[in-house]
Amino acid sequence: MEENHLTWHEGKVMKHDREKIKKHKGAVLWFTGLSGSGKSTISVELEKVLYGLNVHTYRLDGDNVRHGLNRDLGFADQDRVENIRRIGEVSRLFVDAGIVTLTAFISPFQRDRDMVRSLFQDGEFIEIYVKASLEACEARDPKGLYKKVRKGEISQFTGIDSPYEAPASAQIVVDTEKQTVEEAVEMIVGYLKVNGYLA
Ligand SMILES: Nc1ncnc2c1ncn2[C@@H]1O[C@H](COP(=O)(O)OS(=O)(=O)O)[C@@H](OP(=O)(O)O)[C@H]1O
Ligand SMILES: Nc1ncnc2c1ncn2[C@@H]1O[C@H](COP(=O)(O)OP(=O)(O)O)[C@@H](O)[C@H]1O
Repeated sequence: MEENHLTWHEGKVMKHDREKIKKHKGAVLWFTGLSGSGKSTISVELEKVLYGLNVHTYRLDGDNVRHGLNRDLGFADQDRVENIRRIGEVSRLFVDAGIVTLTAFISPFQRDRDMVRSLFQDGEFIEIYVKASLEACEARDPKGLYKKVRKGEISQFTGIDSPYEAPASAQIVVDTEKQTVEEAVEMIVGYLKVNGYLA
């Protein structure tokens, strides 16, 4: 491979300095689950609660990523791999800024989620599996996408004709067929408190 002639320029203000100002650690809360499982709904409500606790957050989801940075990507496996790679790198920058970053992407492949985890220091990557059966997601169909899939208008749809690999060892599992949004949020906030993420 050709040498790239790049030099890392070390700053004088470090992540722990930024965290000191914010009075909490940076981390990524990585939501994964089928379309309609509840990733967006829970992350939006969680962010509101964290804001109330004076936590500096930022949420990455389809609206600000697939419409902008990743507008060139579709839903073929390789596009999903690249989607998650870029989101992982962006999340790393946000966490380096000391921000509690919430990501809400299907992120269907275990290997890609593991790769993203490897970008972070121990404890900075918190994987949250938003669990709901395909049947439940299809019954909810909040955007009418499953209906379109069944009519043959969308292909390569996760859970139908594109795979979803459920996490083997997520830090948190919320079951949205059994837990309400409020219960899921409470569970995640509880995890953050018990594990020292919040001041
Ligand atoms: N083919 C196909 N498969 C899955 N999802 C589809 C597809 N086409 C469009 N959509 C809409 O795009 C959202 C998923 O984008 P992601 O970036 O989260 O997907 S991935 O992580 O790259 O797999 C997903 O959003 P959520 O419903 O919030 O999960 C859908 O609204
Ligand atoms: N316990 C629950 N947790 C999260 N969402 C739920 C729950 N019960 C029902 N829903 C509904 O399911 C849908 C989930 O959609 P959304 O949050 O967009 O999912 P995703 O981001 O995973 O595609 C919403 O219409 C939401 O109101």
